[in-house]
Amino acid sequence: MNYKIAPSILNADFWNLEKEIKAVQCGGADFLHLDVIDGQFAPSISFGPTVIESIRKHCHLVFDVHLMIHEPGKYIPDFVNAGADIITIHAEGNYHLHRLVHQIKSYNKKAGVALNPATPISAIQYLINDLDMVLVMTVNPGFGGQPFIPNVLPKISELKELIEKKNAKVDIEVDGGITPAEAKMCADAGANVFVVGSYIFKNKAFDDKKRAVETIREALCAI
Ligand SMILES: O=C(CO)[C@@H](O)[C@H](O)COP(=O)(O)O
Ligand SMILES: [Fe+2]
Repeated sequence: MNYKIAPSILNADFWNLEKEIKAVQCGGADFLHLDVIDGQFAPSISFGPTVIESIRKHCHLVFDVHLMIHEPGKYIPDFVNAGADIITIHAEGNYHLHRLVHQIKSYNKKAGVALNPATPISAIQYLINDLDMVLVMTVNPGFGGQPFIPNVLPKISELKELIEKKNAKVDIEVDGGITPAEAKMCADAGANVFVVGSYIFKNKAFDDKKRAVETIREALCAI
């Protein structure tokens, strides 16, 4: 299985961002997960396209932009111009999800839809063949460092079944509270992309963030 690791910089040390990102790149990360939060859709404020554009100039990883913002359609061109490769919007509150997904794809970017822990798979049932990725939130959106919600695991298996039934080509990304143990559980349920924030960037066990990424990979390789 081709598993992808996507470090989230939400809880990184922004003073040392260059060092932090270089370390995860060296550790074999595939994506860089960029959490954009506006304080309206979810209860905190992070960063926007200007920060992403600055990182883009120096980082070759796939930019996986997770938009937790109100009215994302207004800002999709800004994130495209900032260098996003994958743009994920939430199913919740976006009344014209199909239109937004095709807006993202019209820029030749990959489109994802994220589901909060309480949102059922049926929210994307009729859209699944249009998507490149479904992001299954394993915490409520807004903050890094929250504990993984195990009740979401059956949703991952249900999504995997839907993808197979509809013959779709869609990545299943999990996001929130992922450590090697949760990565393994989610992979067993069908996930193939793993967002990892605090375990890498706020972990006293690792001086070297590179090693933290490697331990996630080792857990997935052991499956
Ligand atoms: O989207 C979010 C939070 O809203 C996530 O991407 C987190 O930032 C992941 O961080 P950890 O839960 O791994 O600390
Ligand atoms: Fe995220």
